[in-house]
Amino acid sequence: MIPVAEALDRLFALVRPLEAEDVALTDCAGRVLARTVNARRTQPPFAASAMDGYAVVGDQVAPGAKFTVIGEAAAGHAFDGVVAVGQAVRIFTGAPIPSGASHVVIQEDVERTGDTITLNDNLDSGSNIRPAGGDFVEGAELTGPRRLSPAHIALAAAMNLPKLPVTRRPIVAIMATGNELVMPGETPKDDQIIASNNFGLKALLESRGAEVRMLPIARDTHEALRLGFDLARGADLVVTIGGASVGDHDLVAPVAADLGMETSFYKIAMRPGKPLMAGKLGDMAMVGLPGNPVSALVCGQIFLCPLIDVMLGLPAAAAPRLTARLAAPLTANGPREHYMRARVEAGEITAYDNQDSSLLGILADANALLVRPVRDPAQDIGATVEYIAI
Ligand SMILES: Nc1nc2c(c(=O)[nH]1)N[C@H]1C(S)=C(S)[C@@H](COP(=O)(O)OP(=O)(O)OC[C@H]3O[C@@H](n4cnc5c(N)ncnc54)[C@H](O)[C@@H]3O)O[C@H]1N2
Ligand code: MOO
Repeated sequence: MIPVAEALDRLFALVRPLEAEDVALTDCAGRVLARTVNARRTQPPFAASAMDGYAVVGDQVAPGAKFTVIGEAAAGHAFDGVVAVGQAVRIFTGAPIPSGASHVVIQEDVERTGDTITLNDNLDSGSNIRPAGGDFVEGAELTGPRRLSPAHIALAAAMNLPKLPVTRRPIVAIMATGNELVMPGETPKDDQIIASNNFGLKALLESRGAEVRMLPIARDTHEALRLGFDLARGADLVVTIGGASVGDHDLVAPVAADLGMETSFYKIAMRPGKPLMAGKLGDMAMVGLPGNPVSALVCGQIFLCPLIDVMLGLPAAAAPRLTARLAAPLTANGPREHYMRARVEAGEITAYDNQDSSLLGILADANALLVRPVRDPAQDIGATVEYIAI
């Protein structure tokens, strides 16, 4: 059994950042910007009004001052002339500030009679002018690699970048294995159950930016598993679920070995997730997850998500850890790092009493994995512990 951190490092060594592709902004949600891009224009490109009101010469602004309105400036319709002392231009939010003007008096602070405006006593402070380039200037950087948020996509649009270079989505083939499994909606025999964790993993990895191919469930035979690996060909990563342990029907490792897998590791000091395996099958990285639903999904969070990040060109990093105080005591931990299903509420964390790795109900209720170091002694209420938000 190797430590979790070493397993993660060995996994990182199995993959590399994938190539970039140009994608229209409308399709960039959830994608990773592959490299730094530069603004193709300045925003705002001109000094612009931040409010609806009247553009005037700034040092004329005082209670009771009068101005003659000589024209109008709206967003998309600039005023061509020049504003002189005693003159005002009716202006709307987003419109270019006319030459000569240096202040916008908001319309609430003005009495208008015909073409004359008179300023009120309680004038709003500030010029209400957004300077040219106040947001960004031509050439400004949107740095990559980075995962694109909705705000980054809007920023790229404002920079006049209709397409962005994003990293190709890693293709992940997921193969559930087991004679006992049928698909949701099918009618299981008395000794069968419904396949579940492959669906959870698909959702998890897609939310991280992968393109997932769900392979048919492979029965516990050499032929079925070989066929499954064959169907996975062309993927960047093949993930098997189940058949990883030491039972007579746990055939994933022997079949992968027959197919020429170069094993990186098998078995890790982690609970749940002990029988995790990894290696390289031709050009594909291969990860064999334990079949227990919680084990598979926790390993997905701890190993597969960071692996997807590396393929997307993001830094190689373990899931970030936060800290909270224990709301209930914990008994001593054993020889495996324990990722306990837990709930964090108002800065306090409570691990569930039942940590059996088959319990999807508890995993679905949990919002954290409380991380117990190897051989961590018993902990009292109030002790500070580390957790990973899920
Ligand atoms: N003698 C030993 N037995 C076991 C050991 C051990 O060290 N010695 N390790 C245990 C641990 S820890 C784990 S974890 C499991 C992992 O076993 P496998 O990876 O071989 O998984 P299976 O036996 O195929 O399945 C385990 C369990 O999960 C269910 N399963 C499998 N796939 C799915 C799926 N896609 N959706 C829902 N449920 C699934 C399966 O029916 C079993 O109940 O081994 C322990 N045993
Ligand atoms: O390690 Mo297993 O994954 O405890 O259930």
